[in-house]
Amino acid sequence: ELRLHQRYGHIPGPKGLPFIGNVHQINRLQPWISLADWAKEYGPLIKVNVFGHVLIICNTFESVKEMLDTKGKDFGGRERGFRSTMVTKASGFLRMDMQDPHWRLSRRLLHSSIKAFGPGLSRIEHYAQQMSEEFIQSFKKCNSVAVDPLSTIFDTTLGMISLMIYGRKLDHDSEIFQSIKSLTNLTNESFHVGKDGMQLDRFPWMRFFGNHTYKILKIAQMHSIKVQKWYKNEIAPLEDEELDDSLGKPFMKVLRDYNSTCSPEERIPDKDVMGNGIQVTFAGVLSTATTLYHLILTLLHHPDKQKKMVQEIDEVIGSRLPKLDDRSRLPYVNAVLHEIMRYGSGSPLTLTHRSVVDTDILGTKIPKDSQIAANLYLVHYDKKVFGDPEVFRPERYLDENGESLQAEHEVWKHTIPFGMGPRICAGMMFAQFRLFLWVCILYQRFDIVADPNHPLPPCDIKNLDVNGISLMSKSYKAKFLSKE
Ligand code: HEM
Repeated sequence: ELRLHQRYGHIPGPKGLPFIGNVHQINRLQPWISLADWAKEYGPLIKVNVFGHVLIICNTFESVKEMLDTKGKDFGGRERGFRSTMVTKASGFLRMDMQDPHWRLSRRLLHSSIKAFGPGLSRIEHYAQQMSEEFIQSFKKCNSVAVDPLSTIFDTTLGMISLMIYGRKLDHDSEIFQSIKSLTNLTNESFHVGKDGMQLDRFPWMRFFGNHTYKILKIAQMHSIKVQKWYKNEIAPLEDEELDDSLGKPFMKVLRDYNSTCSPEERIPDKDVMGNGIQVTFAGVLSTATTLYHLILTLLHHPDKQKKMVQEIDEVIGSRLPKLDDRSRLPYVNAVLHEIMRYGSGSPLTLTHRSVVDTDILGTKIPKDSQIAANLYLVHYDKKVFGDPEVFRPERYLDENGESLQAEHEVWKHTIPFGMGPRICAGMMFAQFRLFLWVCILYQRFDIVADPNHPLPPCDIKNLDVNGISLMSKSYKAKFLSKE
C-alpha cells in the first residue's frame, strides 16, 4: 500500500478498499461506464486499483494522443500477466515491447503479407467473390425465415483470417477450424472483466483454488497445442504452390521465408512465429465480427440510413463485384463504417500498455513500469466534438453536398477505433478493406429487414455487452431476403 501510494498517490482516482482496491465499484457488465463516471469526477487521467494492480487510464483526446502518439515510445511496452503467458507463452508481437526488434519486424512482415493482396485488382475481386459466396449460401438457405447472423459472420471472418495466416481454406466443420475457433473464443473469455481472470494475473496461486478462468485457459491451451501441431505437421512442410495464395502470401509463410534468409541472430524464434499466427487470428476475428454484427442491428434500427446506403451502392456499383477503389465514390458507405466504429466503440479501451521509462502525461508524472490504457470510448463520445455522440448519424462525416469532410476535420481526428501512434492496430488496413467489401456485397445482394415476431434489442452503447476484450450487441434475428 505504501509503495503504491509513493508511486501513484499524486494521480486522482476513486478510493478503494484494502486488498481488492476498486474491484467492487466497477460495473462488471459495463466497466467503461464506471470509468466514464470516474473521468467526470477525477479528470483526464485517473488510476484504478484492481487487487493491488494500478491501471492508469487516459480519458481525453489530449491525454490519449500524448500516451499513444507523441510519447508512444515511452508507453510502448506491454504487460505480461499470467493469462497472456498461459496460452501463447507471452510470445507474438501483440505482447512484445516496442523495443523488442522482433516487434517491429513482425509488424512489417504482417503488413507485407496484407499488402500482397492490396494492389492486385484480380485478388481483391477473388476475395470479394469468396466472401460473398459464403454469405450468400448461408443466408439464402433461410430466405424468408429470420436468423441470427452471428455464427455466419464469425465463421466467415475466421475462415478469411485463417486463409490469410496459414494459406489454407478450412472447412468450417473440420476439427482444426473448430479448434482455432475455440482457442479464439476461450482466450477472449479469459479476458472478460466480469469474470475472475483479473485475480489470476495478480495471484497466480488462485489457480489451485477453483479459479474458473484458469479452467478456461487450460482448455484454450489444449487447443493451442493442437493448432501448433497441425501447423507443424500439415502446413509448414507444404511447398509454395500447395498453399492457397488467394489472399496473398500467407503470413506464416512470410515469417518462415524471412527466417530462412536472415542471419541466425536475426531469426524470429519458433515460439514467436506461432504466437504471431495465434495472436493475429485472435485480434483479427473478434473486433471485425462484432463490428459487423452491431452494424446490421444498428441499420435495422435506422432504416432511413440503410436505404440511403443501399441506394448509393446500387447507383455506383450496381450488380458487379465491388472493388477497393470504389471507396472514394461511396462517401456514405464510408461514413456509415466510421460512424459504427465510433458509435459502437467495439474496443472501448486499448490493450494495456506499459511505460518503459519514467515519463509524464500532460505534466503528471508516470513512473516506469506503470500499466496504462487509453479510453477510446470517451474520445468518441466527446460532446464538444460530436455534439450528439449518442445518436447514430453517419452524416456527421459528410459536408452539405454529401462528400467526405476534409481529413483534417475534428470529427476525423477524434475517430480512433484502431488507436493511434506506433502501436496502432496492426490489421487496420485489412479490417477496413474487409468491412468495406463485405458491407457492399451483403447489402447489394440482400434486403435485410426486421421481423415483427423477433423484436430487436437496442443498439446504443449502454445496451452492448462486454464480450471479453470487445463489446457486442445482444443477440437478434433478422430476415435476409435475396434480391436475385
Ligand atoms: C474493426 C476491426 C478492428 C478494430 C476496431 C481493432 C482495434 C484495435 C485496437 C484498439 C488495438 C489496440 C491498440 C493499442 O493497444 O494501442 C488493436 C491492436 C491490434 N490489432 Fe486490431 N482491430 C481490428 C481488426 C484487426 C484485424 C483484422 C487484425 C489482423 C489482421 C488486427 C490485428 C491487431 C494486432 C496484431 C494488434 C496489436 C498491435 C501491437 O501490439 O503492436 N486487428 N486493434
